Amino acid sequence: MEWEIFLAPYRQAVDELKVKLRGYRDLYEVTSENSPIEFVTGRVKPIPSIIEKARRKGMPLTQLNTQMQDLAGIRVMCQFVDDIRRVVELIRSRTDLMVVEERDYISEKKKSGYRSYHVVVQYPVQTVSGEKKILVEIQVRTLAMNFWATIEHSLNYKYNGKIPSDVKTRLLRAAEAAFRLDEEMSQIRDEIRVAQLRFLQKNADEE
Ligand SMILES: Nc1nc2c(ncn2[C@@H]2O[C@H](COP(=O)(O)OP(=O)(O)OP(=O)(O)O)[C@@H](O)[C@H]2O)c(=O)[nH]1
Ligand SMILES: Nc1ncnc2c1ncn2[C@@H]1O[C@H](COP(=O)(O)OP(=O)(O)OP(=O)(O)O)[C@@H](O)[C@H]1O
Repeated sequence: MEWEIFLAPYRQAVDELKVKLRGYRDLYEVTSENSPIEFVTGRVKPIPSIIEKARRKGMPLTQLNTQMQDLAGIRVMCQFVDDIRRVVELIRSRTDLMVVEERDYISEKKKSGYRSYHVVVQYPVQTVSGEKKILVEIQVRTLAMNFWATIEHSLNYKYNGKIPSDVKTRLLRAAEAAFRLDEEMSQIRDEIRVAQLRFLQKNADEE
């Protein structure tokens, strides 16, 4: 019950931000522009995972609100690597939250092969006892990065965090393959864009 009371504003923050970020899709549809957002998920960290992480990192449970940045988590999936930058700019430009930290695991992937762009924001929620500023971790990634991270996460779970080294090596190779797929898709999109521009230009010249 105490956990539920403590986590209530985090649930509220996740619910509100899911709605707000999903809203961009409709806004882009109106302007017929490509939405940089494919889909959005969110979760409040499960209690056993909070307790395990606090123990692992030596965080006192009384300091969770300031020290554990991912109690409230949002994930934004994009089609293309370029869209990630557009989403991060959308987040930075919002006036209903404040960016407190950014971690770029795309320019510099993690040792595991993990790639994503993380933005930690401070988001105010209105509770019955007044305004509470909540830390929310927003992970922005492509569909391919998400595919890899989801599988790696479940393997980690299966192996209790101790993935055998041959599996680790294969996961690293898979991460590179996912990144090459992202690069290939970006090139295809760029080529289509150039072809479309040429087509429009040709039509304009003929008129
Ligand atoms: N699947 C997967 N997810 C990762 C990996 N590294 C980070 N993440 C995700 O990103 C979150 C934040 O990671 P970091 O920015 O490294 O934060 P941290 O508090 O230093 O590290 P954690 O103890 O992993 O939370 C994690 O809670 C995961 O959801 C990884 O190697 N694989
Ligand atoms: N920012 C986020 N947005 C949406 N879902 C998330 C986010 N972070 C983690 N998740 C998902 O929530 C579920 C529970 O995650 P949990 O917090 O236990 O994992 P984790 O973030 O990898 O853990 P840890 O930070 O303790 O290493 C997993 O399926 C995970 O992929």
